[in-house]
Amino acid sequence: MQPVLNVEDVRRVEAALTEVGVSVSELMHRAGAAAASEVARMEGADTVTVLAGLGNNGGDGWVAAENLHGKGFDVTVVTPVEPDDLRGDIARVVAKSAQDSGVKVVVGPPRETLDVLLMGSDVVVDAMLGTGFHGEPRAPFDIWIDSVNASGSHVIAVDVPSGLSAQTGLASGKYVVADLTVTMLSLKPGLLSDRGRDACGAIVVAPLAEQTERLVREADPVAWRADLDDYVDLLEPPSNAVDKFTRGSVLVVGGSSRFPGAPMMAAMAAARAGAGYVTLAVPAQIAPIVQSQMLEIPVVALPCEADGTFSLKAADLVAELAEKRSATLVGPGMRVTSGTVGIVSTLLAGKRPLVVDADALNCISRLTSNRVDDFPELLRRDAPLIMTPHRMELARLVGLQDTPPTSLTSAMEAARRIVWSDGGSEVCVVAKGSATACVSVDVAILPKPGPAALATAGSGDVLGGVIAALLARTGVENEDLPLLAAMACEMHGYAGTIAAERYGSRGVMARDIIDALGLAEDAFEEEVAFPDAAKSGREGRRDEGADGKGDE
Ligand SMILES: NC(=O)C1=CN([C@@H]2O[C@H](COP(=O)(O)OP(=O)(O)OC[C@H]3O[C@@H](n4cnc5c(N)ncnc54)[C@H](OP(=O)(O)O)[C@@H]3O)[C@@H](O)[C@H]2O)[C@@H](O)CC1
Ligand SMILES: Nc1ncnc2c1ncn2[C@@H]1O[C@H](COP(=O)(O)OP(=O)(O)O)[C@@H](O)[C@H]1O
Ligand SMILES: [K+]
Repeated sequence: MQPVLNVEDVRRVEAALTEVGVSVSELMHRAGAAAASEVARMEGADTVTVLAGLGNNGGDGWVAAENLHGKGFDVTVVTPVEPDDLRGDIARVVAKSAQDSGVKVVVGPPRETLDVLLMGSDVVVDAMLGTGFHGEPRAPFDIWIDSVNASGSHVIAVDVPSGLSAQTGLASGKYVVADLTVTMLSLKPGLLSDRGRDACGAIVVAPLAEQTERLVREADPVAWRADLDDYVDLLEPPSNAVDKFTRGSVLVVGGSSRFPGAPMMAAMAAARAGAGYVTLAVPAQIAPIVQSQMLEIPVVALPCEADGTFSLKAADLVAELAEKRSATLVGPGMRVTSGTVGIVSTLLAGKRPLVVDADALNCISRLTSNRVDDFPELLRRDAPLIMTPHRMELARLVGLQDTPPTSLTSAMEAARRIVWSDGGSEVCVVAKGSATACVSVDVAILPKPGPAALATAGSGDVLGGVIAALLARTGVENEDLPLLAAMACEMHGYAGTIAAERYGSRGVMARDIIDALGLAEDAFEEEVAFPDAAKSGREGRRDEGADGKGDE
């Protein structure tokens, strides 16, 4: 797994490095060299333009320029001011050194000149704005960013694509869309989430010093990015000595006359994800229509109200069914009523592994008046509990419904409030979004996100079914729940990729993700078992770049 550090913690590591004798100037030289070596690796590249900003990110760019000039590249640096006029001492020194070495320097060019220069460059190095960036890019960088993105040249971003917040992954104005980002010391959350996924391209981490790995670990990473080989221990060895029950039994509880489809999708997803026996419990009013759609999955009709939602009488029956299953998923399509709130609290009090999704999460919000973190007794149980909120459901759980999390880091903070209030390793919150975090008291794991094709109604129901199936199939320790959930997210993502190949990136519906799950799991397991084969020869489904373009 690769550590992900908040930007303020990266600065602490930088300070710690200076304390062990690696100066900021030395770090800048190594950062520039790291960026230069990525340029030099590009086959056929000859003409390079470096866009340098006014701070240390610009400093890295000047170092890279001098380094590449020394290697024989045709290098031009574009800068808003003369090297002599740079305010930062270290950046000024490296800029003057680059200029003295013979690097061409263009100061504050008009847009047309810049456009011609960038279009004629094999590689553009973006060293305008780094981790010191805040707000919206001001002139001239706003215009330079446009010019970079219009150039069609190969773009390598230094540390972070300019205009992107390395912390939040948000961009309030223009931002560079890079092919590759060389980031210093460690991954940062914004590179892996939200706009970061569009902006970074592949990501290379440059450690810059041998002490970095230790110092980064000591800086308490905010999350860990999972690599394929992290999942090896979770895979079960294939065996023929199984029957449908030993392959895991899943109960799905959900549905209402308004939403009969959601629990059906969750149940089918659980079956496609390898659970041997899936049972679906729905309100009696919709049971006949649901059963007519389900050939393999028995449907249990439970007491319901006239409006087609579960009645309170269903709670004990659900608890009885759940006792006999390896895992239960509750929530898809079931609405928030006194009946469904009763079912959720009865299941929470039970002793079997439980996945709480969709309206069952909203039931918990109702039960706790949007303060689940003030009612940890509700979650206090020994058996695994995996909650799968998207950002709005997460916000409702912790009283942020008026200001829901807008970034991966704020979603992780909200998820942490929940798991820390309980304090036990048996609770895991899967904070879903375009980037997802699987958070427990021990760790936050970031699975590699799937394609945007997953952003389709019902996709979350499918994920709930996959998580329930994996929970039912594999008897993991509580400490491994975040990794198990992350693996489910990755399989969901693989299925999204396969479905997008079949139906087009905009054509995928949740049912297509379900149908692709079995093949997705096989492909995923093969790539975990034989990562080298997946990388060479065959196209791996899990490209390692942030945007799926290359190696991290
Ligand atoms: N961590 C490490 O170990 C290492 C870090 N290193 C490198 O240092 C970088 C961080 O450097 P940094 O702190 O100097 O900040 P940086 O990103 O250059 O930006 C500051 C400049 O941008 C300006 N500016 C800000 N917002 C703006 C806006 N909206 N629009 C326009 N301008 C704006 C700001 O102006 P001000 O706000 O002060 O007016 C100031 O002039 C880091 O990303 C990495 O590349 C390596 O060298 C060594 C190892
Ligand atoms: N842009 C995206 N890229 C990758 N995955 C996404 C994206 N948007 C959503 N997802 C994933 O799709 C699923 C959507 O879940 P959810 O919002 O609960 O959908 P629904 O309620 O319609 O079932 C989550 O697993 C989420 O991580
Ligand atoms: K940059």
